[in-house]
Amino acid sequence: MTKEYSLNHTREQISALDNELLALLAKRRDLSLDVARSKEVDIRPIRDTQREKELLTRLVKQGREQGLDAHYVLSLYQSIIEDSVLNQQAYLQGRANPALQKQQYTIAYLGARGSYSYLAATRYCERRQVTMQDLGCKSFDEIVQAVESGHADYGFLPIENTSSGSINEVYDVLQHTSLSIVGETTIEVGHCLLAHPGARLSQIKTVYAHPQPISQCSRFLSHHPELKLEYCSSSAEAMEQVFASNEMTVAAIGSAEGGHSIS
Ligand SMILES: C=C(O[C@@H]1C=C(C(=O)O)C=C[C@H]1O)C(=O)O
Repeated sequence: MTKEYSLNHTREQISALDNELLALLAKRRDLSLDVARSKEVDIRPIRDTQREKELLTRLVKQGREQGLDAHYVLSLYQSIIEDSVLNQQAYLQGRANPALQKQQYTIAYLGARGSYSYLAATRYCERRQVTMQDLGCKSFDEIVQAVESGHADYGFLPIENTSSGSINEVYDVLQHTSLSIVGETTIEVGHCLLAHPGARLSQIKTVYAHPQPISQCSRFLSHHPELKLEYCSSSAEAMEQVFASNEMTVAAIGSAEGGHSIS
């Protein structure tokens, strides 16, 4: 058996297992809708934290016996259960409001289409089968005011990130409002240096960015002291500055997805 054949053969086995895993996940999802139907009849809440606790304890123990790391099993099943709960919610909402298959909410967030807050809000709404009417704001204060005044149904605020920690400005804003946190989500932040097509890193002289991405990219920026930083109120604004300029010497820090949405 050649090395190449052996690798291909093993990969085929892995792919076959992945297909089985997906089919099992889809089956589990269907069963959770059966559970939702029975909860609808018995008038029971969707979330059953006791059942979740028992399930996770048993799975972590069984996983350990099979050599699987406890954190791995836990995070895997937390995602699976989240999906199951979201599906049940969407199903029951659809049943309660058959005419309104998709609810529509106005969501206030920092920046404009393409900002990280916009991407997070979009994904949050998609997962919950909610149609988002987006209301871009210039500051965290403006987001809170939009909700307090009734211009928006919900506000989306970044609380913390794993590389630069808590976003203190947001904690300050939260201290001066009676609004409550009703949901949360996490997104992976992958920064890119976005410039005009054909521009090379060696040509870039000015980088537009929000202070958060600047702090998150401090290591990269410390290797490029020649870059002049221009602070912006959001990543979306940074990208717009570059988009509006004809210069090949300007770049913005933002997400690849955001860059696509703006170009
Ligand atoms: C499926 C259920 O609904 C929810 C989802 C669970 C799951 O996906 O395992 C467990 C408990 C509930 O929070 C259930 O109650 O069994």
